[in-house]
Amino acid sequence: MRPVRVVHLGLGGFFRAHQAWYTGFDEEWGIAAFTGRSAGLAEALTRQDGRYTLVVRGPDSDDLQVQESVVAAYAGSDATTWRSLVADPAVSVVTITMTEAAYAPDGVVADRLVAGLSARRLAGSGPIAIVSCDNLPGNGEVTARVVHELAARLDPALDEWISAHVSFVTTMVDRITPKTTDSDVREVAEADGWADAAPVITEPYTEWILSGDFPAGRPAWERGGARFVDDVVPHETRKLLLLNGGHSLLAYAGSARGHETVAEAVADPDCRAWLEQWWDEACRHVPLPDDELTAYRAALLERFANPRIRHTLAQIAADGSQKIPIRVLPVLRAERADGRMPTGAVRILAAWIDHLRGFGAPVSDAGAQPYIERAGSVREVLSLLAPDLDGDQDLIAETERLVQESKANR
Ligand SMILES: NC(=O)c1ccc[n+]([C@@H]2O[C@H](COP(=O)([O-])OP(=O)(O)OC[C@H]3O[C@@H](n4cnc5c(N)ncnc54)[C@H](O)[C@@H]3O)[C@@H](O)[C@H]2O)c1
Ligand SMILES: O=P(O)(O)OC[C@@H](O)[C@@H](O)[C@H](O)[C@H](O)CO
Repeated sequence: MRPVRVVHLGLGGFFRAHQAWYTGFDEEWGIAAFTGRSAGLAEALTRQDGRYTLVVRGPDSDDLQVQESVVAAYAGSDATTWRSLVADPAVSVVTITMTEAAYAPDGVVADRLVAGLSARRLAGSGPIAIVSCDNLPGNGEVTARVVHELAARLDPALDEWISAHVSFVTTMVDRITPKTTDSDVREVAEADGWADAAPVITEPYTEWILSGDFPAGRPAWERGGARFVDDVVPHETRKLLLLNGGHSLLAYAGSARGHETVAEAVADPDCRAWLEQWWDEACRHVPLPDDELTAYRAALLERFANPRIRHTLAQIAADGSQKIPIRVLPVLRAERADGRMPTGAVRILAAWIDHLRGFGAPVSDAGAQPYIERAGSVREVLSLLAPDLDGDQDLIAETERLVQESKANR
């Protein structure tokens, strides 16, 4: 069996389609993975020795690949095992996929990492790399900030030890991975011939771009195509604005038109035109050559249109209060500063406000309540979301116009 040398926090679908898949190419490295809290998935994986089927689903066919890099799985509530594994000198890397919301100051990411790193320091186990794989700009820097803030408050000596021993790696991650459904489980069991309780469906496309140090070594992720660069920012900006921003547009505007999945929404000529309009605006703010952006847009359209990937708009719509500031506001601000009215970006904001008012996908967002209370007034939403923009009368008028347009289109 592979030795445990990576610990993962956030044992969900994406981790199993992405980081675990890349680690699968290096047999010297095994992963111990922790769920957020509950035990169900950890128990299911433990019953099958960590093995699961990754269904790589193209537009015409499936490629079933049994994955073996996860050698142990635990409930996130198992704090004792978490601390002892992060403290283990054989462990050199911690990867994370806990969603954007988990990086709040004092949130679950800071809490778990500080507990684990404190145990590592006491054990004298030496340096380690922390690799955030969540859709956050500068995810390494954000992780470092929340960890240092908490550690400094709890124990300044621990904070110093973290500065000297812990590397925070920044990454751009990309592979569309919808939530596994019960019918996926049944279908995979039939195709596989064994009762896999934890399969994952993903697309063929995958990307992982990383920047940072691995002071105690790392798996040979480049064998799966991972790229190590000096600066992730251009790549992360491309992905967050074009893919994730495009997703958010379809999630709110597409679901309000009755669509359930990304493929259905992108087949709707209006939604498709809105997507292109958003991409035209967003591309002005991605520091990459035009031909690279054109190729990425073409590939994205094919990926979004894959009818065999059932990626629900409701899944993407979740946690909008965390996602809109990252995926849409940078373009909105930059365009307004340049004196333009970016109707594509404003449409995402308007569609999100419509969603907060109860149209389209249901609201599933722990941070939504203050926005729901203000959703009747565009200005009040803006004063909470982006106070620097709440005096922009033209922006408010354009947002109101698009909210009305959306009402007329329903
Ligand atoms: N699914 C994708 O296509 C995809 C692609 C790129 C990046 N990502 C990143 O990965 C993250 C996870 O995606 P996923 O599809 O694996 O989701 P998922 O729901 O399958 O898994 C997320 C894991 O994090 C845990 N978690 C989430 N919020 C938590 C909280 N506040 N407290 C405790 N535990 C919490 C969950 O319990 C689960 O173990 C996304 O939010 C995103 O940042 C996902
Ligand atoms: O995973 P989230 O909730 O951050 O965002 C939903 C989707 O936009 C996202 O999961 C994409 O599918 C993914 O980022 C593709 O790589």
